[in-house]
Amino acid sequence: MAIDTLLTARWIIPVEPTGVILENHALAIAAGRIVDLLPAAEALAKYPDAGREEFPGHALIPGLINAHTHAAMTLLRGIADDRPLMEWLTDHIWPLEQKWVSEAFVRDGTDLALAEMLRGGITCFNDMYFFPEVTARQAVQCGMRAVVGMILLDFPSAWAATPEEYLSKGLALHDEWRNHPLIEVAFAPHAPYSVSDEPLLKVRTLAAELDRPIHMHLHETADELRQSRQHYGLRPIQRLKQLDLLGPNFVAVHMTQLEADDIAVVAELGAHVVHCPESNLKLASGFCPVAKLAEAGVNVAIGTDGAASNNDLDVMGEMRMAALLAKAVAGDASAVPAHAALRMATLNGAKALGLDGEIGSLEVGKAADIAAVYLDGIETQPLFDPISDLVYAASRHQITDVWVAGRRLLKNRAPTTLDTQEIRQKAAAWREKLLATAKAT
Ligand SMILES: CSC[C@H]1O[C@@H](n2cnc3c(O)ncnc32)[C@H](O)[C@@H]1O
Ligand SMILES: [Zn+2]
Repeated sequence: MAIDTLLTARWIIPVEPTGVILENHALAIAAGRIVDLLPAAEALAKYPDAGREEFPGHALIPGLINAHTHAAMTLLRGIADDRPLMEWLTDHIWPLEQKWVSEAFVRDGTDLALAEMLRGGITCFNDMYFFPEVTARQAVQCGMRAVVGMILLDFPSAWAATPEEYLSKGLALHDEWRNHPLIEVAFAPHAPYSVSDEPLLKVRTLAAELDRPIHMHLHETADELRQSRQHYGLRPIQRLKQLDLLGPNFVAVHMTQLEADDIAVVAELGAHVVHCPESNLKLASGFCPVAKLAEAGVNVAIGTDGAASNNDLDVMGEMRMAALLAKAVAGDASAVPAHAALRMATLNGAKALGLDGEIGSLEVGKAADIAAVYLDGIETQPLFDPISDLVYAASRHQITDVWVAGRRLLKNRAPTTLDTQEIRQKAAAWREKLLATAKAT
């Protein structure tokens, strides 16, 4: 078999099976896919003519999956810190977005996010933001994999004026990107407090017809629950259940303030949860009971949320935070061990997005979406267990190389398809424009 690239490494952590660490192994890649995973010595004999890349001090892991973000919000990083969600959103972020969000804003903000995410080992992101067609285009230009949201709000924005227009533009997006190898689309109604029943019912029907995920903020804060009780007499989860929205294609983001009944509903209906620990902490939103959800059989993935509420797009950081926070929330140091946190940041993300047949683990037949993490530095010595080091000791700065569909998008920490100098200049220009408005709000 003709092999394009043979990656040999000190460790390969395939994630499936859980907890396995392969020492001195190799991944053979052809036409963007993993075609073999075997001991390095055997690989060299079997594929003598393959282009070889050696990683003697690295672990190769599946590319990390950011299962919830608003990529272009990188341009709003640090503009409105230290406020609770509703004040942050309604008094600061939404006014700024109303004034500034445009195709150019989303293009430049997405490029900044792509560079940051690649340097953090992320190979796929699930996005919810205005001008999703621009996000998709920028991701493809860079070579990154993305799920872009057919967003939906009750109120107008620069992208659409009415719920009907959001949905028709979303469907056009679906048609435009159908069958693209790097892009998927998902319905992305913003939240229970910003989308009313009628458009949600349309989403339910369309999502079933088109077999698409539904990606939505849900149970983010206690305030959301209070509002829902006032307007609908129901907890948001109960309302969505009544609307028949919850099911195996539903991706619920945040999920704090959960009672036993809520967990039972989510588990029974097979919905997925995306845990965004740093955003939840920074906005003082609450705690997602990850250990209880996992115990109930719910698939829990990891997201960063946007860079305006985090303030970085660092899935390695979230993975560590998720593992630590789960122990404190459960009162149990054995909750979310390192291998489970790594799985949340990879295969569980793929599963939530309906992409686990394609990505999320290093298995023969899957796309070659891979990150190389340098573990031979002083920060991870002495090295007893590479998975422990990855989750509890390493940081995203140790990611050196990244491949998506076999294409090397990060080489020795430098993006190969993005002009980082230009990205920085554009971000600086946006800073000047935004600063004037931010001071006034
Ligand atoms: C419909 S485009 C996405 C919309 O969501 C806003 N947003 C960003 N972070 C959060 C969050 O944590 N909860 C709710 N909404 C959020 C973003 O600013 C866009 O307006
Ligand atoms: Zn969000």
